[in-house]
Amino acid sequence: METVFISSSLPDDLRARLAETYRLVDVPEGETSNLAQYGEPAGWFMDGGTPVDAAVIAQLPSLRMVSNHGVGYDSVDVPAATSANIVVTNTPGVLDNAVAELTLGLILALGRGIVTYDRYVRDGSWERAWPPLTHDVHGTTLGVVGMGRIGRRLAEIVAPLGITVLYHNRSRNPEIDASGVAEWAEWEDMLQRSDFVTLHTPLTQRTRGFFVREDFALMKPSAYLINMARGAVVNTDDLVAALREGTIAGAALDVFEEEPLPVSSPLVEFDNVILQPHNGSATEETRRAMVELAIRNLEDGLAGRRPETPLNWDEIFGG
Ligand SMILES: O=C(O)C(=O)[C@@H](O)[C@H](O)[C@H](O)CO
Repeated sequence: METVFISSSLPDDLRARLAETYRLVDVPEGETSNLAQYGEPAGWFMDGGTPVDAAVIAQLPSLRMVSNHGVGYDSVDVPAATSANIVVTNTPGVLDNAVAELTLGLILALGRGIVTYDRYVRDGSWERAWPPLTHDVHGTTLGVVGMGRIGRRLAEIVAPLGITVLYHNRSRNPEIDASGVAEWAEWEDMLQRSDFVTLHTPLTQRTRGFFVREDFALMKPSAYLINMARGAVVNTDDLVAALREGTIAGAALDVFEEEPLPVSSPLVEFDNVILQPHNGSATEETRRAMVELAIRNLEDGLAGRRPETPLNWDEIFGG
């Protein structure tokens, strides 16, 4: 029976199914040293909390398959895995709805002050005065940074609200242009025209810390930033400065450079910031669908079949 390392949450029934075929070994999330103590794995079922870099790969010569439970795979060094003929997969598509719907929820919460006014009622402020008016969200402009599957689903679900969607990627997305769900805009133009700017770009060497002070300065002072991607795509010090200086109206953050976010973080002090605990895909239904896809990928990859959502199969086995 081949060994499979487990470093991500796995519902009992699906674990039992996997255990019929593989010897499952739990490896603590984030463990990167002395991995041989856990055995010689053929596969690894993991998520973003587990770094799989060249040093980790070098410890595991038997490893053939890394199945990432998540669409973002910034914790895996895919080129290093490819050089070691290790197949890597992720779980795109099955979480698009969940992430898009939370993003919409945050747009409405920011625009209509839902969290702020919940506090306003609870702290007795309403007993003293009616709150200031907010602004309509319908008729506003949303700028999507990283228009992929999630960005597209978001554009589709905000359209009935009469929200204009602009997008900016490294290159235009002809499918999106043809669909009309969103309009391409140059970087500066998108930041200057948007009432809400939402980040859905993967974390790569190019996008790490790419949203900086100059970008906040291009945004409207009445605009909001939403980060559903990875905390590290934004320069957090510049974000804190933009919030302190009133360069932007507020933010909604689902991801952070350090997770869980320490309550000592300066981000916690802002009333005009909504904080979420990396909840984008955190629903029973969506996480189940993600696990099921990750397991199918693992089983296919270990059986030498092309998985459903591979990241480097063609590089290893030829297209
Ligand atoms: O899919 C992603 O990229 C996510 O960020 C989340 O859906 C995952 O739950 C998270 O990666 C698990 O660590």
